[in-house]
Amino acid sequence: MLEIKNLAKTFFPGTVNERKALQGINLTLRDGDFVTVIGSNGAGKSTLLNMIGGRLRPDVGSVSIGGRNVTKIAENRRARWVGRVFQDPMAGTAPHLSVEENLAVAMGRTRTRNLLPGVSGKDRVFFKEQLASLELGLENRLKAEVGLLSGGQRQALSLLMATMTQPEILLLDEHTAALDPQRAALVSNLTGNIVDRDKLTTLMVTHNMEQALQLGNRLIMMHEGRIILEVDGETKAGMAVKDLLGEFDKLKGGGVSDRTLLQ
Ligand SMILES: Nc1ncnc2c1ncn2[C@@H]1O[C@H](COP(=O)(O)OP(=O)(O)OP(=O)(O)O)[C@@H](O)[C@H]1O
Repeated sequence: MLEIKNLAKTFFPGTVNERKALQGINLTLRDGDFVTVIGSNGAGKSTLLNMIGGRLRPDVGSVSIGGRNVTKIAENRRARWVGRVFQDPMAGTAPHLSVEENLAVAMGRTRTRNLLPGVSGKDRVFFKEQLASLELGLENRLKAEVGLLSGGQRQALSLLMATMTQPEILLLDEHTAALDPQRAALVSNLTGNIVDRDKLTTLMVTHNMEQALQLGNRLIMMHEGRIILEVDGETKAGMAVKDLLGEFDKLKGGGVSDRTLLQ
């Protein structure tokens, strides 16, 4: 369960560069909720994920994960509860380590003081099983350097690394945006399957509205640091992209030129 209360963040307050990135955000995800997040550029989507992951601290408000108030807990210490996949396939994996070494590092995330994890025979069996579920043949490439994999394979591996330890909250930050359409569809499908199978509580930022409607059981729309629309599962199931665009125009007062930024 994730509970966000009255979260606010202003960058460069009191200067000409002042940016109110988040203003009074309240959001609760029950266990197993999969919420997709859409919004215009600069709406505060990444800032919200950074607050949950611990990369940024809010000015006011709190973040609780699994009933623990983690607002003041550093990113590295929060990592045991938070899985995260970034837009850049290079960001989630270490290029000069092998596939199995990367997975061992991901396993180490939840073990204390295990900075140089080795790979045991038992680990290897588990890794093979997990990799086989991606259906990319990576289970036969345990010793391959990750830097040699394609962007799609790397992002699938990042997804596996972020989910393998069953985090209490999974954060996906436009994790398919840098992939070509075919690989994006593959990673998107994998995401749906893994989250569904493991009932992971998930928050996914995307600019792809088809994807935002297709995945997850709830949707939120952000604009200028606020949540301006919340859509529950049943309503979401009956919505098309044009309905979302219509809602955006309505909430923005209509006829606003930056509706295209949602896409
Ligand atoms: N580290 C930072 N320092 C200063 N300003 C920042 C920082 N991070 C974000 N901002 C500003 O905060 C606002 C929200 O940015 P954020 O990246 O969260 O938006 P976003 O919804 O993720 O946008 P996009 O869809 O373009 O990625 C923007 O005005 C941005 O310029």
